[in-house]
Amino acid sequence: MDAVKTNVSIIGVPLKYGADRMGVEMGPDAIRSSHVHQRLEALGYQTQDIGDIPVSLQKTDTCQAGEKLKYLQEISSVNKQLCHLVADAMGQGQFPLVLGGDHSIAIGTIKGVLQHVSRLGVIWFDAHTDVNTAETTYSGNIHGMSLAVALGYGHPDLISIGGIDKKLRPENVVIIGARSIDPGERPFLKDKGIRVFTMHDIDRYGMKQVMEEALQIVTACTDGVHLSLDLDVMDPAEAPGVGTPVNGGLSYRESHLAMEMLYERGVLVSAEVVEVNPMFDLQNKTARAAVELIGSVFGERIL
Ligand SMILES: NC(=[NH2+])NCCC[C@H](N)C(=O)O
Ligand SMILES: [Mn+2]
Ligand SMILES: [Mn+2]
Repeated sequence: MDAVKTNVSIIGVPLKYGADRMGVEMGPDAIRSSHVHQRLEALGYQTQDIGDIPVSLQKTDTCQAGEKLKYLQEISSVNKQLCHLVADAMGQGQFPLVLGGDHSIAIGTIKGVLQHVSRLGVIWFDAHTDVNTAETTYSGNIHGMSLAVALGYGHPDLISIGGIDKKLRPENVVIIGARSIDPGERPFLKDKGIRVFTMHDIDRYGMKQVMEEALQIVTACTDGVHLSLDLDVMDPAEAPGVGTPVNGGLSYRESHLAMEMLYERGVLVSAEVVEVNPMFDLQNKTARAAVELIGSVFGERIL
């Protein structure tokens, strides 16, 4: 099955409210300016850019007494729109490629994909695991909660987006590259049985073996796979332009091998690239790395 479609629909989501540090709202433009369209067209895809979802510039802190989630209202409104746009693109037979923005946009992307693919596998590349809830979060930042929401755990305003019954099953999700897991996230991952391949696993077994196992998990009894790529999975030496960098990440080649193996498997139905923050970048290195990885996801090869 070659689930990668020939038409790619690019959706920009300049959302920053899920993260602490300013600048991630410039991610979609930095990725576009690094020639993502040309890269895909050179590979034979037709691209359609549906532009950016409008995000209000004015921060109105909607934290209510006793509630820990920062900017819940803005984030849920943007994710609702994103859910519709992703579902529409897929309804037209297109492959949605969502450019972030902070990682809270995974909520809208995944909820949109779930409208069409009910048994969805998710391969989540991240230094973090993003399974906090209001009970466990230290920061209150919703980008640290988006995977929990997609699994059906979190604030009612978020888990209801696209329908409360639309959610991932933990056995269809893998996380790769984790090296910063909050104490409250550990029992969540364990209780739900989510497979996490940490940097330790990658050091020990190599990316090839990790990807083989990960692909086995996300393709078992699923009808398609979504890629959620948080650029902070890469080592900060390769990708300095992220809001929450953590030392000891994926090398340039490990990241590409993972994306190449994902393409070879031919199971992807959607993808998102998030957390590129041009304010912290060095000579656009991170946005360029993002576009190069997108190239590998869509079939680019050295020879
Ligand atoms: N998508 C991300 N970069 N997430 C970082 C999350 C960091 C931390 N675990 C938190 O919940 O605040
Ligand atoms: Mn993340
Ligand atoms: Mn992260």
